Amino acid sequence: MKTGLTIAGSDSSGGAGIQADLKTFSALGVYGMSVITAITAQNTVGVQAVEEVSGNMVGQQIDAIFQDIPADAVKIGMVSSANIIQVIADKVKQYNMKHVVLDTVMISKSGCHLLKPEAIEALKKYLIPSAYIVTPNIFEAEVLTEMKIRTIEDMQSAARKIYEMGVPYVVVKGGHLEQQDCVDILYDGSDFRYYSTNRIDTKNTHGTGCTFSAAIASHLALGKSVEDSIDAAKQYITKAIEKSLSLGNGVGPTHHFHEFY
Ligand SMILES: Nc1ncnc2c1ncn2[C@@H]1O[C@H](COP(=O)(O)OP(=O)(O)O)[C@@H](O)[C@H]1O
Ligand SMILES: Cc1ncc(COP(=O)(O)OP(=O)(O)O)c(N)n1
Repeated sequence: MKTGLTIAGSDSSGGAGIQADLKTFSALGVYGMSVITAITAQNTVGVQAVEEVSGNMVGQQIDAIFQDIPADAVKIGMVSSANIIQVIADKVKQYNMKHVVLDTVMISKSGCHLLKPEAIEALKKYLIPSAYIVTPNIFEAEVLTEMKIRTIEDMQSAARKIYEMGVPYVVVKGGHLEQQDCVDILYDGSDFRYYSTNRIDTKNTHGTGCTFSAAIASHLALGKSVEDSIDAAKQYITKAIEKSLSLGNGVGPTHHFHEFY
């Protein structure tokens, strides 16, 4: 069986973070493993509290996995601090981790900082260059590149700048671009590919970025190419949003169907 590892934060409401990633791995037929970087007290309305796990404990979780079970793909989500970033970047090198998909989580939809602002430089310097694919949303791409993004052309410029940070593949997600279609773009250093769907009219989009990046990692683990993995992940997230759940009083979660594989 193919294996996937998520290195991310816990979302107590189960819609984002580690929980979304493991549900995605499972739905796509990949054996899921986890390294927890932080615990959030969170629901569909917001994030009430965050407690970080120590860098040492993050490192020990990674050691426990890689000294026993190899991972066919690794998804990295909420990393919280510069210290944790440094530990993860060192471990990616030490274990020569393959198919590392970095979702550059910064702020939750409800506005909570899941990455300390002072850790952004460490993310750019250490973690982005150690990833295989990075998947920033519009806001994150703006922060990483210090530019405003309003059009597909802006997304392309941002992708070029992020590529220059030393990562082979950049996916800029267009879920937050103000236009009818949801267009994500892939840049590999020479060409662009476009992944487009109609925008689904729903408020229930909690965990979309987590689910999408975990689905990319799952398909890489299963042996697909980068282009096909993103295509399959786009189909997965689109169905998961179409069937999203009106749970709770705020932004409800995506739905994970085992019928996908
Ligand atoms: N309302 C929507 N309808 C269809 N696809 C969407 C919608 N919102 C987001 N997506 C897709 O979900 C994925 C996650 O994107 P996005 O929401 O931008 O990320 P994040 O959760 O990190 O902010 C992307 O493939 C994006 O195009
Ligand atoms: C623990 C944790 N990690 C990541 C997120 C962000 O999830 P994302 O899919 O980017 O979007 P929202 O959950 O903010 O809708 C999170 N909330 N919690």
